[in-house]
Amino acid sequence: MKIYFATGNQNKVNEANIILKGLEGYELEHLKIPYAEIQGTLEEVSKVGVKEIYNKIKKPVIVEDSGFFIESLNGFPGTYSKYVQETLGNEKILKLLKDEENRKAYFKTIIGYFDGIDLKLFRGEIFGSVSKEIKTSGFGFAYDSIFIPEGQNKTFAEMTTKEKSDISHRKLAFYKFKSYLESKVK
Ligand SMILES: O=c1nc[nH]c2c1ncn2[C@H]1C[C@H](O)[C@@H](COP(=O)(O)OP(=O)(O)OP(=O)(O)O)O1
Ligand SMILES: [Mg+2]
Repeated sequence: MKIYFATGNQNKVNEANIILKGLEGYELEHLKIPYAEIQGTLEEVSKVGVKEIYNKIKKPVIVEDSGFFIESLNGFPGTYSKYVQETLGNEKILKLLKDEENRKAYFKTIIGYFDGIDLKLFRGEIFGSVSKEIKTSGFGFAYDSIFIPEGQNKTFAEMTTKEKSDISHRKLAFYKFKSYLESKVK
């Protein structure tokens, strides 16, 4: 059965395909149509967004809303992560944290699924810290070059997409989604 993934972000699709590898009975198809991202929590954006897309295509669909939350900045950029990445960027985020001891941060992902009957949300989070400088080996995207997952000594952007997808917030959320789909097939 085909499930449509409505996103404008190819990186998310690439990572989702790695995480869902081996899932039987379902195929994820990238749908490049935008949806209104209301001002609200990741959960609210996903709930409203997935219903909007379902009403357009009347087929099983997922959306994914993610955010990067920095503890010493009271959770900023959080639900504004996209806008802040595009307007400030990682250099300026590091400037905001220049003399800050508390480097704690986390990524959070919410996947919203709707098939006309079941509306489900799947959450993934990964905790870690903001690096003191931009560190990349050319992998990843957006905040990856300034985020070091707990227990690691590399940023997400220094890890291959496969290494990142073994531990990321997206891995946790899609893994829960995969378990839900497998339970439906039985
Ligand atoms: O794994 C990640 N590693 C680093 N940064 C990330 C990640 N996941 C999301 N992000 C960034 C991208 C965007 O700047 C913001 C989320 O915005 P978000 O609306 O979820 O993504 P998007 O607008 O790029 O795609 P979509 O069309 O699915 O809404 O945080
Ligand atoms: Mg977005």
